[in-house]
Amino acid sequence: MSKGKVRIYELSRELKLDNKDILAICEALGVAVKSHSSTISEDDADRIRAEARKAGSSAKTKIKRPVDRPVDKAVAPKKANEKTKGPNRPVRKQQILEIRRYASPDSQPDEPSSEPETGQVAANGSESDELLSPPSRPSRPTAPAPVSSAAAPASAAKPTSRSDSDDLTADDAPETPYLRPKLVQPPSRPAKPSARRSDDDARQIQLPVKRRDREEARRDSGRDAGRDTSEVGGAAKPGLSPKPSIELKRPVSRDTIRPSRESPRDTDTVTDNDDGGLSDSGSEIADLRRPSPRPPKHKAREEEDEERTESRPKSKTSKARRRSQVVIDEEEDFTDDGSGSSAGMPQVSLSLVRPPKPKSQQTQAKPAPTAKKISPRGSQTSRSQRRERRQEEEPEQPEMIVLTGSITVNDLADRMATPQTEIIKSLFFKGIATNVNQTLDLPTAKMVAEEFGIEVETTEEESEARKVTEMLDEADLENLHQRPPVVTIMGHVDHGKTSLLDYIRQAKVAQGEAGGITQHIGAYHVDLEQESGSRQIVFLDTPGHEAFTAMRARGARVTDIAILVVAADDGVRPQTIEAISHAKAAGVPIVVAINKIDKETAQPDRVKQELMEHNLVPEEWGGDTIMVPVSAITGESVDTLLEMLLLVSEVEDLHANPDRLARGTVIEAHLDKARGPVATLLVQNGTLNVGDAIVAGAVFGKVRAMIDDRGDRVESTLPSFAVEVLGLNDVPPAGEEFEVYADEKEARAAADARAVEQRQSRLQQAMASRRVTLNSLSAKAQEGDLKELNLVLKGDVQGSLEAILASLQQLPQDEVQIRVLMAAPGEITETDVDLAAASSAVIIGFNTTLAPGARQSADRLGVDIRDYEIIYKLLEDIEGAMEGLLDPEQVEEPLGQVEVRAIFPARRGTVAGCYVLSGKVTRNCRVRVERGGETLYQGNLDSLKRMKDDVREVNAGFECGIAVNGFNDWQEGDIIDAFRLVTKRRTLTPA
Ligand SMILES: Nc1nc2c(ncn2[C@@H]2O[C@H](COP(=O)(O)OP(=O)(O)OP(=O)(O)O)[C@@H](O)[C@H]2O)c(=O)[nH]1
Repeated sequence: MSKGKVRIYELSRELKLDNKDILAICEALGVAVKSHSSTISEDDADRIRAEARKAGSSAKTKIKRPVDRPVDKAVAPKKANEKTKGPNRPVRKQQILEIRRYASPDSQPDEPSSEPETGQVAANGSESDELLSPPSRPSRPTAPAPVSSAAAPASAAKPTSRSDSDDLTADDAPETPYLRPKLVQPPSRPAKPSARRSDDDARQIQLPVKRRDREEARRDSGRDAGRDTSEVGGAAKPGLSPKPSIELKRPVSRDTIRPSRESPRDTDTVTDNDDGGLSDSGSEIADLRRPSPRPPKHKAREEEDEERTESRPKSKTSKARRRSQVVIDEEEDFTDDGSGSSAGMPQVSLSLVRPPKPKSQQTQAKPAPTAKKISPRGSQTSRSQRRERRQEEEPEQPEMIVLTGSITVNDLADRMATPQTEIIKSLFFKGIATNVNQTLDLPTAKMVAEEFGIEVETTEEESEARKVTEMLDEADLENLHQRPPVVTIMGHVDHGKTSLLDYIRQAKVAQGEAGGITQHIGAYHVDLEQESGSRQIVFLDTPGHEAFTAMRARGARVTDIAILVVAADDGVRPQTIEAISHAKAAGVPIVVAINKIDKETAQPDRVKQELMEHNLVPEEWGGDTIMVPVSAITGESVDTLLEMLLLVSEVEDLHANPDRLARGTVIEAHLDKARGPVATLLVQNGTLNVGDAIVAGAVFGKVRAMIDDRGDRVESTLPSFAVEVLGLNDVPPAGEEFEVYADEKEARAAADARAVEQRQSRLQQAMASRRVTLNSLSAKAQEGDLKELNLVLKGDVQGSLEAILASLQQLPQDEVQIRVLMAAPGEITETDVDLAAASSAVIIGFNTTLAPGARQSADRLGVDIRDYEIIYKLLEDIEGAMEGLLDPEQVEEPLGQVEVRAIFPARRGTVAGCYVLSGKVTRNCRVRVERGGETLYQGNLDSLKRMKDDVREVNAGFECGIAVNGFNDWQEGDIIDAFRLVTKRRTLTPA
């Protein structure tokens, strides 16, 4: 029952009244109800309660009258007299009508005699249904009357109910054949569901009465009179007592069933009598319900029922009966109500005729066995229940989730509150076959979530330059030692970064570089002698060219102080600003070196002013940024700069614990032909020793040898120092953190686990991107305007490759797509050539060499291998190659202008007599005819004549005759633009 709603039968139980009483009160109070199973509001219930209390037990009796009276009238004149005192006459009429309708051959003679009106109905015979229904309607208005007529004595009702019951019991056995058709009362059953119409209600109320009337009539005829009387005697009082439905109905039915096992029908009727005395309506139905195997409270009944069933002959009929009982059992309203039903046969028909039960009731129907028996309905119900339950259980999909990194399909499904299968399906359609335990990298997970309409917030989008963890554990705090600052030099290209470091190191690094550009990170340390002793500063030489943005960012990740080199003669440039952003993002202090002050054009103050626009205010101007004007060539003020660096490092309070296993960052790594993988590692905490088991990402290694920045072999490396490490089993990616493990096995396992994870992630990513690319490309390919340039990229070091890849991404790829099939450090091998040959790729080598046999293989397979030492050249060539793939475009090239001065009719159309104003006009050139600024025609010039001769071209200042197929509408003054179409090679960036 829904909240705030009360069923009539619940109320009747509560008030220990009969359903009919409550229905009568409802009518009296004008509460619209249809049956005992109808629901009413709590307010109406209160009103009814109040009314019931007010009326008291006597009122209850009176309330019963409207229903009882007709029965009395019909069957026993004595009772009818009593009822005539009450105001409920119209009800009697209905009841009589019904009696007629259901009259058995036995009862027919009685019924007509009981009420004159019935005569008409009886005459109609089979139409009794239609005839019965209408009269039942008018009965309603009269129903309230009994409530108000409190004067009716309780005793009047009591005998009535008793006699009803008696009749039922008495005539049961002999009358069965006739009762069957009667009890199949369609109108009475539809009345049960609360959704039925009001006339159905009327029938429902009347049905038991009719029956009673009939039974009474039979009893009057003398059948089983003694038994009736005895049973009624027991049931009559409780029937009028205020607790029929709860206390008496069920227990009594059980008791009454037992003694009458031999005669099931009798049993039923006895039960009816008991109930009937209480609620004279529907005692038969009440009986049907009792055997219900479902509700636990009815267990005892079930047992009895089983017994009873066993006692009956096991026939098809009994089976059917049982089946029908099961169905009926579902309808709790009937059961609880205790309103009529009788022996087995009628039950069958009742169940068949019964209208579909309201959902709310269906869901109350319980135990599995019953559900099985009534499979169609039961399965539907359970299915819908399951669906509802599932819906309730399914958590709502979030609008937004936060992802911090790789995540398994399972976890993602949980976060998204989405079935795993849905996610797997979605990935499958993208060409990624996964299972629930597979790990998705962040971009893939994000893509999936977004496809399901869930926003994704990632915490990974922080600047790459953000300073990595301090690399210090709590345990280190007790053993901290000061460490040298790690300084990154940043700045715009050619502002003198390398020169400055070179001066500091007293070595000429810049001169040895190809193209004069620093192409990969170097890490160097310098010793500074101070009064307090020797101090060190470690420099990371990061290049300033924009192609190396990623590398510079990585430099800032491990740096403690940033030196911003700004050329005094050039000022703040784009990469200067970019460097400031990186340093600020990393949260490292900036020391500005205003370089090239030895130059005449140097304007250090202008540089300071420009820097102020970027919130770097010099100390001398009241700010907190140290700015030192220096010259990398003359060395002027370089010492001051170094002092400032030490000063800042002291303020920064840089410490590490050298007495622990090392950890730090891979600055650079490459594959050396002779030495194998070589990695430049910056130790950020602990001490790195030869023989250490090291793990960098998925790369495992045992430190075989260490070479410091001066080319010396060292046995151990302290915090803040960088060394080249040999002994790794692969080239670790630059920027990867490394860690030394105490146990080699453990280190290997950690590396292996990461390798598996990375491989999966990479595969998925590759498949996803390829799929996406193919998808997006296919459309363009169909249009014929898509080209691909496949590349195999080999470089000296990882950093160079990243720089090249970043630069390639900058190239416009709307029409020509660059696909880098492979980018790896190392020399170009035959395998690379095979890959390139298989995919029509070009091999790009950067600062690398060819392995033996690679050149021959490339020649044989027709693979193009390009070597580069300077990134500019590489990019230029790739751009050229991409442009070469572009379809050439046709461009108009103007020839001259011609004016029409006369028109001559010709054999075919007209000829324009023209004068060439400028340039020239040629045969078969393209022409555009213009008049008043409007283009009238565009096409080919078909005939060009001078005098009467065909000519190839006519120059400015001469007259000519022009004919154009398809245009004859010449007018004097028309201008003809002569031009030709030329094919031009296109560039990637439109001019
Ligand atoms: N006059 C003068 N020239 C300098 C000074 N510093 C550098 N240069 C010159 O400027 C040019 C570029 O110097 P680099 O040190 O290669 O500049 P960079 O910033 O390292 O350049 P990239 O490595 O390409 O980023 C070289 O020709 C240097 O000789 C200086 O203090 N004074």
